[in-house]
Amino acid sequence: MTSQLHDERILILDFGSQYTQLIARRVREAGVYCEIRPWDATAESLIDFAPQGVILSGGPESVHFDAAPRVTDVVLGMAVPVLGICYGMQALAQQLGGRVEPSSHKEFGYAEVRARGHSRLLTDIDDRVNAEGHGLLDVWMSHGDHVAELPAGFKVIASTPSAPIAGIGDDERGIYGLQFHPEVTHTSQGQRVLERFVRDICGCSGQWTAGNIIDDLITRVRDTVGDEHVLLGLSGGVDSSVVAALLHKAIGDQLTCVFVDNGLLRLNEGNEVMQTFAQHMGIRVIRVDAESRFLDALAGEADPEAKRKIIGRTFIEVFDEQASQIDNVQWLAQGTIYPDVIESAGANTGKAHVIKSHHNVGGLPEHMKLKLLEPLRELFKDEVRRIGLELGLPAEMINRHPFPGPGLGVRILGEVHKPYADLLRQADAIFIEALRAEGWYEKTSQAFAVFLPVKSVGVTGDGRRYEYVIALRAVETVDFMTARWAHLPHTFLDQVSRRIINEIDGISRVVYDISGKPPATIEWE
Ligand SMILES: Nc1ncnc2c1ncn2[C@@H]1O[C@H](COP(=O)(O)OP(=O)(O)OP(=O)(O)O)[C@@H](O)[C@H]1O
Ligand SMILES: O=c1[nH]c(=O)c2[nH+]cn([C@@H]3O[C@H](COP(=O)(O)O)[C@@H](O)[C@H]3O)c2[nH]1
Ligand SMILES: NC(=O)CC[C@H](N)C(=O)O
Ligand SMILES: [Mg+2]
Repeated sequence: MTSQLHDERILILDFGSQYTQLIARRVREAGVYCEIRPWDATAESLIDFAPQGVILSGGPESVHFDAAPRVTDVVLGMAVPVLGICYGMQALAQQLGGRVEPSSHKEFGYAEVRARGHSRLLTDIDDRVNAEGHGLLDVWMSHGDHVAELPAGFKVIASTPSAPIAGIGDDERGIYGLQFHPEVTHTSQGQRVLERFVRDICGCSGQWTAGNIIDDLITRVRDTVGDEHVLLGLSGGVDSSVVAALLHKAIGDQLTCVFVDNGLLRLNEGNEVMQTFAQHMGIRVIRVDAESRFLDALAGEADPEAKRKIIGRTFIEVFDEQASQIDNVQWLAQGTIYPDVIESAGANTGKAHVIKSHHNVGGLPEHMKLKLLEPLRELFKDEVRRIGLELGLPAEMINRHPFPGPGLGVRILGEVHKPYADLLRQADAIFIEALRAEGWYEKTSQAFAVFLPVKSVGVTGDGRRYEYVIALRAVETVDFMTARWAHLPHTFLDQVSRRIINEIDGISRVVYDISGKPPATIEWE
């Protein structure tokens, strides 16, 4: 927290909601910087953060459990506005002397809420007005408990037939609670409600815009780096490309990019990256051919987590070697973004399960020679994309689907072999080309082929074929935390399947992955 742009900030305390990240993205969209901390973060860290306001997320627990998460006294003692959402409201209500009960009618999904009592939070925010002049809001609910009795000093600010206390407020102290979720898009006025809270009630002016963020990042990078040299791991993906453009602008010649061809890239990826950056943007990029090094390191390893760790470690070895060949390199820059950090937080605090170690965060070795420079560490993907466009990167680069650093290494199930990677590259290229040609690339968030090392029998031209299987994966998602499998047309899948089997000798069968996240993940390993 070193810059003026961070002077205005909102603290979001996470009580385990599926939507905590959405709250943060919405607050950012309102032009205000915010950070997410666990509900039981230490008092010092919260006081140190010194927010202008606090939002308490929803959560799966019930306030009646003995060990139920609590709103720490520090938050209530800060004398700044507080907004509790769902569990956050229930916890506030109970701790401030109200009562929370299990409902006989659980509410999941759409509800029509009546705004009442002219609170500062909801006044003049409505979807329609009823005959008595009360504002009505279309909202989204997801709860089993409800507030049955108000704490002292509060009034009801919203109600539904099954939850008469669907919102509470104390305008004087600036403490509010909403049983519904303003952060989800199904709550049509949700953005306005959150904006009302962070701008009008907390008094933040909304400086967090792409232009301001860039100026701020440039100043901070210059202050941090001084006259030292920076090595950037450039993958050609959205995040590291934006870092390249940003650092080029901030420190010019003090930047060298290293693009590692680890043998696990998509077809022609290497040439495309070199063309865009080295030729068109005049950025210094070293291409390191490390295919055999990565494949040798992976040889015989079938375990997904072990493979991820090997890949992460080998990346760092390559970066270290390159750094030692350039004068005065002290920094390793990476395109790490906020969701990478949040997802890995579980791994650091031991609170959440480690689902998989993303190579650039959880996969880093303990001892590193270079200091890490991660200018996008506080930003969400949509913010990174906006900044990239503002910095002049081509839209087609900014709108690329993400590609994980371990690449085909986690899309070839089990042991990685070069012939498998070659087959997978061809199948993936056919799939992506077809998606682009049929207008589906933009409509999906991420799509790729997966190599299954099992053989199945086929018949082609009266001959028997006994070859491998390719799975196609395409998902729609906003934040990659949850995803829906893309409902691609059957005719389209048919066309892709036939092309893959006809054009690639080593493949005898194609299947389509119809698993959501959760319960599956986007990548297969
Ligand atoms: N082949 C590579 N060569 C050099 N660095 C890489 C390579 N692959 C990944 N990295 C480094 O690891 C970081 C994380 O990878 P990640 O895939 O999350 O981001 P990205 O490739 O920049 O963007 P995207 O999420 O759009 O793919 C990158 O930002 C980059 O610094
Ligand atoms: O840079 C990365 N390094 C990794 O190790 C990694 N693992 C998964 N991903 C990407 O993260 C998103 C969510 O993936 P999962 O649902 O498979 O966890 C998807 O977009 C995945 O492609 C990674 N990106
Ligand atoms: N979404 C939530 O925060 C739910 C809160 C609480 N677990 C309930 O069922 O009421
Ligand atoms: Mg990538």
